[in-house]
Amino acid sequence: MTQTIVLAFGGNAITRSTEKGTRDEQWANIRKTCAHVAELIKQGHRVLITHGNGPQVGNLLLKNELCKEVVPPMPLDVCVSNTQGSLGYAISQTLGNYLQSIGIEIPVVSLITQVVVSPEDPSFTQPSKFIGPFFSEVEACQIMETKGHVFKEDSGRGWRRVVPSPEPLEIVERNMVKQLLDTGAVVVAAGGGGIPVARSVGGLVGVEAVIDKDMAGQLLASGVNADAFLLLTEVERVCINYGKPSQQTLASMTVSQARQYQAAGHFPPGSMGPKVEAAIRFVSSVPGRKAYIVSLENACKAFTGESGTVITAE
Ligand SMILES: Nc1ncnc2c1ncn2[C@@H]1O[C@H](COP(=O)(O)OP(=O)(O)O)[C@@H](O)[C@H]1O
Ligand SMILES: NC(=O)OP(=O)(O)O
Repeated sequence: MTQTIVLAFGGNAITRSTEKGTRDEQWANIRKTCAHVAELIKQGHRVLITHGNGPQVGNLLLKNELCKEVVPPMPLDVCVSNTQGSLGYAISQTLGNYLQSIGIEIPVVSLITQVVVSPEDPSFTQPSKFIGPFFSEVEACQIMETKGHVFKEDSGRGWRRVVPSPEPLEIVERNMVKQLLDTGAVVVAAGGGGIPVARSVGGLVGVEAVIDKDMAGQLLASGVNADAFLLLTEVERVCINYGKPSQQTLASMTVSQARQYQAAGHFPPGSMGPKVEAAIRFVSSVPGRKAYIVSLENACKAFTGESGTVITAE
């Protein structure tokens, strides 16, 4: 049976924590996903892709800063749009070439997507979205003192800059996303969580933030009434006691189990927290829906239970 499947690629899955984030590294990581996406297309499913941009947008801000005396720096919403464009380009071309190489003539279209947020969102005073490279604690403290940026520890991987990550309220181009999917195209939308915008008397206006792509992906997935939502990241499965000697991987979670683990603090903000929350929201709203959190390499194995964590309403 044809299903509508939404895939969310993590920014950290496109630039791994051990990599510098060169063009070749990013494209090679995207290339690794093509066979899995193609498999879903071969099975006749409609595929909508979204992706993160945390490492990439943080690197772009660093670049901005390094040459600010010569080239005017751009605000964060513009940097998000830059990474939405460059990663959308990488996915469109890499996946398009792969599909063509196996005889599938389906266009892969990336859509510039704006996402409405509230300027009153509490995240503007409590930044939680990790962006850019990892630093040691000493380096992070130095940067915090000299530049006033906020840094936090990211899941045992090092210290990273954090920026506001408001709740996505509405996908401005949602009708276009549906129409493009209906043409049979593979659609890439709300990249980097979407470009954050607020409604004002004069119309939409950019907001300096980075929306979590898992939360925006949930809005997309619910908006197109998807059957399945796959959150693709670096780890193979969700864990409890992550990174501790008592760590345990989870092959499945019901919403009530996920809520209990959430309340016990197993899913930190800015990393696994939003993935689990997005999965819960997706499966809670319509019976029968399934969300999967799985590594990029094992995307298809999630459907057979060989890999990943499946989240269901009951
Ligand atoms: N309970 C947990 N189970 C699995 N991974 C976790 C958990 N808590 C934190 N993590 C970390 O969260 C990461 C996923 O978040 P992140 O890197 O922000 O995702 P993305 O791939 O979307 O960029 C994992 O790679 C892992 O390092
Ligand atoms: N925007 C966003 O959620 O990026 P990551 O997937 O890199 O965290």
